[in-house]
Amino acid sequence: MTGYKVANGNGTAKTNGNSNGHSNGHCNGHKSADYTAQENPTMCSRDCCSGPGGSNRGNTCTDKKGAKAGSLNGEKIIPTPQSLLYPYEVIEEIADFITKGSGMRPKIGIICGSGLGSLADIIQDPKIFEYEKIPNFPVSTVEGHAGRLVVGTLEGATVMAMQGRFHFYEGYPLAKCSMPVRVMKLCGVEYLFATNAAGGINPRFAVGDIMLMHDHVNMLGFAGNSPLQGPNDPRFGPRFPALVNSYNKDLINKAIEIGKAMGIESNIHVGVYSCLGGPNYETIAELKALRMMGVDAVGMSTVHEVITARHCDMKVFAFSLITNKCATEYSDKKDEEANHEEVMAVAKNRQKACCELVSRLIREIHLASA
Ligand SMILES: O=P(O)(O)O[C@H]1O[C@H](CO)[C@@H](O)[C@H]1O
Ligand SMILES: Nc1nc2[nH]cnc2c(=O)[nH]1
Repeated sequence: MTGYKVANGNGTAKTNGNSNGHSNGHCNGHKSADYTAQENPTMCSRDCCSGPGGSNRGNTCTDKKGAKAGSLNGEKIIPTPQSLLYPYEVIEEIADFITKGSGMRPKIGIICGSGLGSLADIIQDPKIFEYEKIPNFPVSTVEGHAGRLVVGTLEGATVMAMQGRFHFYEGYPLAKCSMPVRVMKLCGVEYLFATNAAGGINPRFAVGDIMLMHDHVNMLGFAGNSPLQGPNDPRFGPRFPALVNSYNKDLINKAIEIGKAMGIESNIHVGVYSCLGGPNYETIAELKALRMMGVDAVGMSTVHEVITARHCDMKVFAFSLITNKCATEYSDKKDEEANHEEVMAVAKNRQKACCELVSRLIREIHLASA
């Protein structure tokens, strides 16, 4: 089996001979460092393993016996390229579990943002999969993210919705955060609907408004992090995917029309979203900088999901519910500080409008393809 190259600490690269992704002897997980390997990786039950079956949120192993391989003791650090965390075969296994368990091949995937879980509650004839019962699936740790996958129909279309997403700040590597998008792809999903709660930086935005995303600024990408980092598996997509026109223009235009029909056109905007790592909210200086960069709304999600979806050629529609206004001037006012309770309360208040927008858009997609 071919191994991937690892830095050995003196600036040269060498092949990780045991192809484990971990060289501490206890972990056989990710034994396929080669993405073309046909075997399923053996799962590691230790906490130090950040791949399938493991729960470590970082990339280094703290196991005492294996301290040399994974610790910062001056010996060597074995990187875990993100794309190796979930090889194709593992994604396929999860997708099979869902399609066989639900008897469906959904066409539309929905990711529910913070407090927007009700988008999944309107699905008819739902088959519900708790994340903890899905093989190799992470768990949701954030309030407002229930941790269930719901498969069923909505406005005649077959859909699967994530009631709970995974965030970088939870300690999951980006590839793990967006792994469910690849599961959706192998389940048959063609359209990704990604929703989020976000802070409004554009001064024209009010709390409760909806911003249809037409572009993003990937701050984590600026810092050199990507869900696609590591060997590329062409069964998902190309090594260097283009991201211009990532957000489907037809769907944005349809959503604008739907907003008009719903009588909420003054609450609908089109804009640019940026994802920061979180979990802290932004400083005033950061918000000023983001505004100067042309960012309209800021959150801690979605961008890596969209990158993963575009990499495997899914059509993307995404929106931010503006749950708080971000101050871009210094002030002592406490009520200008963002907090998650407010985020969820606003999302709850606006869930009816968000559900209607999503349902009507799905109906149009379904009718157009019927
Ligand atoms: O992006 P979603 O998951 O909607 O949630 C947003 O709201 C939470 C902070 O209040 C963060 O998780 C941020 O990303
Ligand atoms: N980063 C960030 N995420 C959010 N999610 C909801 N509101 C906000 C915000 O103001 N900033």
